[in-house]
Amino acid sequence: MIKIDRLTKSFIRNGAEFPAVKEVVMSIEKGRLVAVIGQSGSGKTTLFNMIAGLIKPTSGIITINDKDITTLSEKELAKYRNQDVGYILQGNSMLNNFTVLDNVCMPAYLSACKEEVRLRAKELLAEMGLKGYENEYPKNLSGGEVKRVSIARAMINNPVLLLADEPTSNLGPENSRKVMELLQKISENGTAVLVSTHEMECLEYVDEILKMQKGTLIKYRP
Ligand SMILES: Nc1ncnc2c1ncn2[C@@H]1O[C@H](COP(=O)(O)OP(=O)(O)OP(=O)(O)O)[C@@H](O)[C@H]1O
Repeated sequence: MIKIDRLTKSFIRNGAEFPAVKEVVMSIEKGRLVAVIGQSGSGKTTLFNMIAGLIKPTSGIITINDKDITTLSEKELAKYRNQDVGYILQGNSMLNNFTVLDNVCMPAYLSACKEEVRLRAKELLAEMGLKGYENEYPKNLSGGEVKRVSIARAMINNPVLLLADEPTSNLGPENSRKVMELLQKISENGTAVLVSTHEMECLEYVDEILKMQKGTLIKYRP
């Protein structure tokens, strides 16, 4: 269960402070697929980056399974980022000199037995419809395939929360549908999934829609 209370992040532009995310209150239950929509610049990525533990909030609380991640030390935060949360970043974040299989394994190599990790990575790739792609390099894959590899990589440590920042941008309708179906399946298997999107077609897959408007979060459809 993820609970966010009065989460705020302010940045400084032209010498003046402005809130990119302002007093956001929300919660996501295990097994739910929740979408965040909103115009470019409304604060979606900033919200996701705070939940992922990549940037510190100016104020507010983020509780994941009763643990407030805003109070964690750097070491604890690194463990949280690696094990509790999966993050599918906007754009292509593959390591191009490594194979698809190594890319998926990378977040788990440090903490787990290499053989077990490789086995799980192969299973995840198969679930993503990418069986046989293990030894391929990312540059030889289509945009939709790369996105599915990044979903597998985000799931390698079995996170309680999966964040997907515009996972269907620049994909055609068929690939977008595949990505949303996979995210839906992941949520049905018990992971809380938070997805940001600009595409209205993606919303038919989600349980709840929230809207960011100039940093403020409003319920769009329960
Ligand atoms: N590090 C930063 N320093 C200053 N301003 C920032 C920083 N990061 C983001 N911003 C600003 O905060 C606002 C929210 O940005 P954010 O990237 O969260 O929006 P977004 O809703 O994800 O947009 P998009 O849909 O285009 O990805 C924007 O005005 C942006 O310029």
